Amino acid sequence: MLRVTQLSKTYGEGRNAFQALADITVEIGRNEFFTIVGPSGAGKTTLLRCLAGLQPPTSGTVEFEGRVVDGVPREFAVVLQDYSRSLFPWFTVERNVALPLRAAGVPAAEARTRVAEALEQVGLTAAARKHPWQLSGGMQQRVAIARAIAYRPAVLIMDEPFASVDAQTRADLEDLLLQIRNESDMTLVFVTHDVDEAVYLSDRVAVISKSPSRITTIVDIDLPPERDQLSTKELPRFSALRSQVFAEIRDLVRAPVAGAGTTDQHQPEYTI
Ligand SMILES: Nc1ncnc2c1ncn2[C@@H]1O[C@H](COP(=O)(O)OP(=O)(O)OP(=O)(O)O)[C@@H](O)[C@H]1O
Repeated sequence: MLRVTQLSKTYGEGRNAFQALADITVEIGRNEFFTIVGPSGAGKTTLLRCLAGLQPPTSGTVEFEGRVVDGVPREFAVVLQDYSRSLFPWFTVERNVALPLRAAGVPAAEARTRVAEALEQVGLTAAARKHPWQLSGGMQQRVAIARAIAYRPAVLIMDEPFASVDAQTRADLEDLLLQIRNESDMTLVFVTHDVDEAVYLSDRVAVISKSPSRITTIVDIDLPPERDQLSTKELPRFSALRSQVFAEIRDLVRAPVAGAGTTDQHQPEYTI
């Protein structure tokens, strides 16, 4: 469904040029839950933005169902890290969630139903008539998630969408994504810093290196398809996969930075 071919991204020019991504090639299938993990600053957001058509690659291509992506396809929804900037402060929560539906020409009655359902799914029914600035950061993030869910995209791209919600809400939202994925043929491309979350949610986890970023490993998550927050995480196979992904990232964080000529003692710690 999504094909990335020899994708590279360089920011700036000349002496200020910085190559963030190098030669990324990967295919992501329909209905797949594909997660990208890697050290801080590796280029995960850059890769997602290129995948989503939010910024052009310097070279290489992204294709969606055989068409080159050169802007955000209407079949995509994107939930960025900076969720608060994606909400319109002068519109109510329900209006914010309804906006893409109205733009896509969904009839008003159906749009109202979808908005109400999505707000219920993220636990925000009571906040429907509030404005984003009246909500906490975690609630605003859930509004952005509700908007994406209500849109029912073919491809949902999410950049650390649960970073500022509490643990129980995070678990509930993770399960909501799995449920939606199982009930539709939605494809999910997801970035997280949380290795447990990556293993729990995904069909495959891609580990990317930094400076410049390449896919170093893709781990097949061969857990039973029905996931459960308690029983899945108690499986010996879950622990083995978690350790494998964690070790891959730890090795990257400890490895010398390419081109630096010396081991960088001040690499950021990777936390789980
Ligand atoms: N607009 C930009 N101009 C110049 N450099 C940029 C720009 N955006 C990102 N970078 C650089 O590209 C590299 C990758 O950044 P990116 O945000 O994609 O990493 P990340 O893996 O998502 O980081 P984090 O895990 O901290 O969210 C970083 O070194 C960053 O400084």
